Parts: sequence; C-alpha cells; structure tokens
Amino acid sequence: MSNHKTDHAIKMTWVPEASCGMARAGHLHTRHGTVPTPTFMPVGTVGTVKGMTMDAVRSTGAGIVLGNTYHLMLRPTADRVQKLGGLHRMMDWPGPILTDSGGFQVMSLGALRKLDEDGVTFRSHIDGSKHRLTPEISTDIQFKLDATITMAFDECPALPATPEVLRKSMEMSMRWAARSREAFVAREGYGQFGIVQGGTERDLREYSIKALTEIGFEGYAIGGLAVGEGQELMFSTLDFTTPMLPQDKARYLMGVGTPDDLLGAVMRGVDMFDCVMPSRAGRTARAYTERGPINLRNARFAEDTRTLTPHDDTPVAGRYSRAYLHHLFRANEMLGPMLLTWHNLAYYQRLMRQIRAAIVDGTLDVLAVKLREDWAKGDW
Ligand SMILES: CNc1nc2cc3nc(NC)[nH]c3cc2c(=O)[nH]1
Repeated sequence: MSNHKTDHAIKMTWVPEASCGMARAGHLHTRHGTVPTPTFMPVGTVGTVKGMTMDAVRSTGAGIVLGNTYHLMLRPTADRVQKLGGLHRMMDWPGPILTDSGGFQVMSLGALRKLDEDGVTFRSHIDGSKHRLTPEISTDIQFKLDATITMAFDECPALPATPEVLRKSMEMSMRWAARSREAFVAREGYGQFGIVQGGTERDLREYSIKALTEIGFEGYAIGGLAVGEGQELMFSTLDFTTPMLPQDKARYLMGVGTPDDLLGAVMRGVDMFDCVMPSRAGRTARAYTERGPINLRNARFAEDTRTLTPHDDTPVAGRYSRAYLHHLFRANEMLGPMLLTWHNLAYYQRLMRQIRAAIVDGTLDVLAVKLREDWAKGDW
C-alpha cells in the first residue's frame, strides 16, 4: 500500500559503497546533508547533547544526532520548537537529525500510563501533567521538530515475553506503522523509518518486515532489542533479521550499544546506531578507550600523567592527563563530564571510522580480531 503523499517527493536514499561479509559501507543522502554509514548518532535528548556544544559534537566527526520526542513534547513543547525554527535552528545543528517517536520513553519514563489500540496516555515525569501520544500525534510532533528522519510510532515490549504477547504487541505496532506513514508529510530529502518488532522470534520478525515493506519506508529500524536480552540473543536475532530487510535501505538498531555491540552489529548488516552510553558514561567518570572502559574516579589515576588514548585527534585526547580528569571528577567540577563526554563521543566516532574503512578495504575480520584483543587486554 503506497501512500499518495509520499509518491512525488524525492525521498531520502541510502546508497551502498562497499560490503565485507554482511557488513556494509554506504552514504545516507538527506535534506540536511550526506552521512557516511555505518554511523553512530549521539543522543541529543532535549535538544542538546548533554555537556557538549554542537561545535564539539561536530569536531568528533558525528554526522547525525538524535532528539527525543517524549522529552521535547513535554519541554519546551513541539509548538515552541517550531516557533523557534525547528530543532536545526534552535540547537544550531544544520546536519541531519533523527527523532524517535516517543513510545519507548513513555513506557520507561512516563508515569501512570494507559495503553490502548489508539495510542498511549501518560503523565509527565516533570510536572505530572497529562499527555497523549498516538501514531498521528507523534508524527505531527516530529514534523514540528523538523526531524530529517521521523520514526514510526511503535510499542517496544519488555523482554522476556511469551511469543503470544510479542505477536499481539508487534501486530499493534504494525497497525500503528501504517497510521504513522499515513500521517507522514513527505518533503524532499526527508524520510520516515518503520520499526521492526517481534522480540527474538523469527516468524514474528518476518511478519513484521513483510508488513513494513508493504507500507514502504525510507529506512528500517530494528526495535525490541537492547532491552535486557543480552548480547548473544541480540546477535542471534540480528543473524536472521537483517538478511530479511531490503538491501537498498538503511538499517538502524535502536539503543545500541557498547563498542563490542557496535562491531558485532555492523558485522551483521546494521548501518545506524544510537546509544546514551558514551555520553552518560562521560558524566559518570567512565572513559571508553582502545583497552576497554576505565573508571577515572579510581585512586590509581590520581598521579597518572598519561592521556586517555594515544590518539590526539580531539581537543581532549592529546591534552589532558588522567590525573587531571580524576581530580575534576573528585572535585565535582563541570569540566570533568564535559571533557570526558567529548572524549567518549570522539572514541565512538573514531571506532566507526575505523570499522567503515575496514569494510571498504575488505579487512573488517582482521580489525575485529585486533579490536577485541585490545579491549580484552585492559588498561595500559
Ligand atoms: C521509538 N521506538 C523505539 N525505540 C526504542 C529505543 C530503544 N532503546 C533500547 N535500548 C537502550 N532498545 C530500544 C528499542 C526501541 C524500540 O523498539 N522502539
């Protein structure tokens, strides 16, 4: 079922460049610029990547950032963001912005939620005010935010769940996907992604992909994972899910993940990621490095004059000692979370660039062995 409103617009496209096994390298062409994939999207929850100016975000090499519908609809509200010229103008980020559709965060943050066939009613975690999200309302909010990529409104069931619960939830999300597509206003270079559901069940994932590809979207997200199932079950689900997705459209694995998750998911055919880990870790003194994560509050760093990483490709990496960062966190200084968020996001972007380059020259398997060896070695 194609949708008249989306036929005429020149949609957003994903163009393949190279592949290595199941892994792909390509470019996502949008109204707000072209992004090399695989790509990691820093999370800009309420119109800010916490602790970072957008110049700092850009300096890490990030190409596209994520905004949260749930948070933005509560504060400053979609109408106000629209009045301020949309997210791009308001946060001074001219590049692509993907907004999620809010359902996942309603279920994890909202209070007193009531879910029905039409949508979800909930109270704000900020002031207890009552709000409603439906496929139509969510799509309209994302339009007002001027999202480059709009996400379909779905339900992400908690795992573990019985196949029957997963089937009912997925079928409702597919009905919501059709309503989301109907409500989507096509504009040149903008796109909407459907979200595949079905938990870890192969038949349900197949049904969901069939439903979504019949509706037709500019890209496809894999939802319903990274909800506590563990890496092994996430990877085994990807093993049979990504091959069933269209080859010529971007695949986005929602809410993932650690550096090892990213590597494994790219090797299973995923192109796009978002995760709060690098930025949240930056606020809690957890530094991601080539030798795995380290906790900078630990006393062993008090006089460690080494930098966090041998790379010196960001204003942080080559300039500040672990001892200084340790001091900033012990002193609860603002600069601690700022510098470490910057470092972590730069580490994630550098990792994605390394992975992408290895796909292009066909050496991803070699890189994967090297990365996993180094992560396992632990700190220098
Ligand atoms: C916006 N819709 C939507 N968001 C999600 C965000 C997630 N974030 C995680 N782990 C941190 N899993 C997720 C699944 C979904 C999902 O199934 N749907």
